[in-house]
Amino acid sequence: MTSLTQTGNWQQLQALAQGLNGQHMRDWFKQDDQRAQRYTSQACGIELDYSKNLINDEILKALFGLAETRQVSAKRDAMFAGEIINHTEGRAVLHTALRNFSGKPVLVNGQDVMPEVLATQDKIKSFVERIHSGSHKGYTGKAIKHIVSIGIGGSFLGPKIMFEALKPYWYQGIKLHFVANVDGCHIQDVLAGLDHEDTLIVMSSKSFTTQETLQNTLTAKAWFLQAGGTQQDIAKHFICVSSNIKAAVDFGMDEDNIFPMWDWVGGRYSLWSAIGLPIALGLGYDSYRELLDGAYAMDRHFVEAPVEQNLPMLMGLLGIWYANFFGAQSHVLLPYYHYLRGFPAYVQQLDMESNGKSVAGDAEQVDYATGPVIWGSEGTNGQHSFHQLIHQGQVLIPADFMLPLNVPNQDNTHHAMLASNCFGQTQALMQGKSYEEAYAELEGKGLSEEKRHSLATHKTMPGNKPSNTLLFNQLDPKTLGSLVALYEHKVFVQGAIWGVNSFDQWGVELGKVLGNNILAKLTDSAAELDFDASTNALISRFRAANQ
Ligand SMILES: O=P(O)(O)OC[C@H]1O[C@H](O)[C@H](O)[C@@H](O)[C@@H]1O
Repeated sequence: MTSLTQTGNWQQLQALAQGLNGQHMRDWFKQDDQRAQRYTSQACGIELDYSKNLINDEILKALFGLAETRQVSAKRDAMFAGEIINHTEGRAVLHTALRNFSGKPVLVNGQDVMPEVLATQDKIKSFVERIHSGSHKGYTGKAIKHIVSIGIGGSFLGPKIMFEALKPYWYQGIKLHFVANVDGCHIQDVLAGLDHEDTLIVMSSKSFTTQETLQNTLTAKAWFLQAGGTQQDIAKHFICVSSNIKAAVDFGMDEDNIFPMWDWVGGRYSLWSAIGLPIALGLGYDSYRELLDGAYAMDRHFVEAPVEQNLPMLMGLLGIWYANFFGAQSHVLLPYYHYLRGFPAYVQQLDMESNGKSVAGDAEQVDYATGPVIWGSEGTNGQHSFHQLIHQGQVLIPADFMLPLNVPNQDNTHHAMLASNCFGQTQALMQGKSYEEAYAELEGKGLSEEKRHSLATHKTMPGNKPSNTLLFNQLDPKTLGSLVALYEHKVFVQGAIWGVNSFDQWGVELGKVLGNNILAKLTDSAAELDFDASTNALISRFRAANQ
């Protein structure tokens, strides 16, 4: 494949970006009263208004051309078909099989994975029913009231953030707690408030080798035993989700208590596997199933919708437009919904771990920007802090605003204020405030000409800042499933265009290895330090403080 920057589409897009100099979105809206309508698309209950972007039909056509040249659709089909597209790890990428309700087989190396997927979903269903009905009891006969989910990365963010986002749908009578960090403060705080007799520990680790999760589970086990439980009682209080069944059994997990997953499920795509068990426990199986249904609906849309209406394609291509032709190094996510406040952190792992790469194809060092920094937090809070830089700073930060039109049991006054702020921000970013407008506002304030000019200059806002607005009627489980899958596929589209492998994470792996090497030296004060001088000094300081 020709290097990306040498393609005709790339060069055309470069010229189109330069051609926008001096143009303003504000004028485009004035000239075209159909702009919002033309640049709005919807699928799976999600409406995407992308009219406040630096685009016109010609630019969109060029972006669609780029997607075609980079064979995004063919790569997508290869993923869905179970081909080994994660070539550096020799694995298929099949989170979509986990929500495949088509009744059709999905083959990996000639083997249909669906029977195992469906059997695991049945296992989740019956386990949730046993916990909720109280038929699964703790060792002293108490029903389970608390679930402590232990896991990190994808084995933490998905379950925690999706559970939080669905607060109006929580199953009453079960409380969920999440522990990720190996910092002992976390697990200590969580366990301190719990009764071991009515607590279930769900340990989630695809690899069953992750230091944080292993240690936190050992600590929970010690807590359980210390509180009066015995080794035989553990099976009633500890279950796990892993693809490494042998390691789980060696660790002492009862084989019946292991929920399987497979190497073709990436960590950051794993909430659809049994890693989502805590969500099912916290919501009930039916709502959990709706979450999967929503993701399946978005999968179908991604595969079937023409590129002009295809939400993941549109969002992916818009991201490419800004990252590669406007130098945007970050992308901000702004959910205007308190329960969705964790979503930026979720997409942060999804996007940055997937496309934070600099090698394309087999071994080509790229000469273009790849995955941006993903960040953000709930609106309206950010408006009173970091939005300032988005409005008037020197860097271009494309934004995704998200808003549910209805929220169950919500006070209308609050909700209207929330919505007005969300829309007001997208408007302000788009139209800005001209020098003339700022100058006129200062009329009659008794300012000298010099002062008036100076203030008007400071109050001028360039506008022309791009944003998407995603609206949904209500953030129910199905819509949330679709929203998450939308971002998964957006990331896929971008990875396909950049030519990177979106499904490995060698940088993260290195961190794990180095951390373990250092741990061995930290705990053995006699061990010779043979790292670089800075690392040696840090270790010595730690040893001295912990003698
Ligand atoms: O589920 P585990 O094997 O414990 O892995 C937990 C996490 O580990 C690493 O940091 C990976 O980069 C993540 O993608 C993964 O989710």
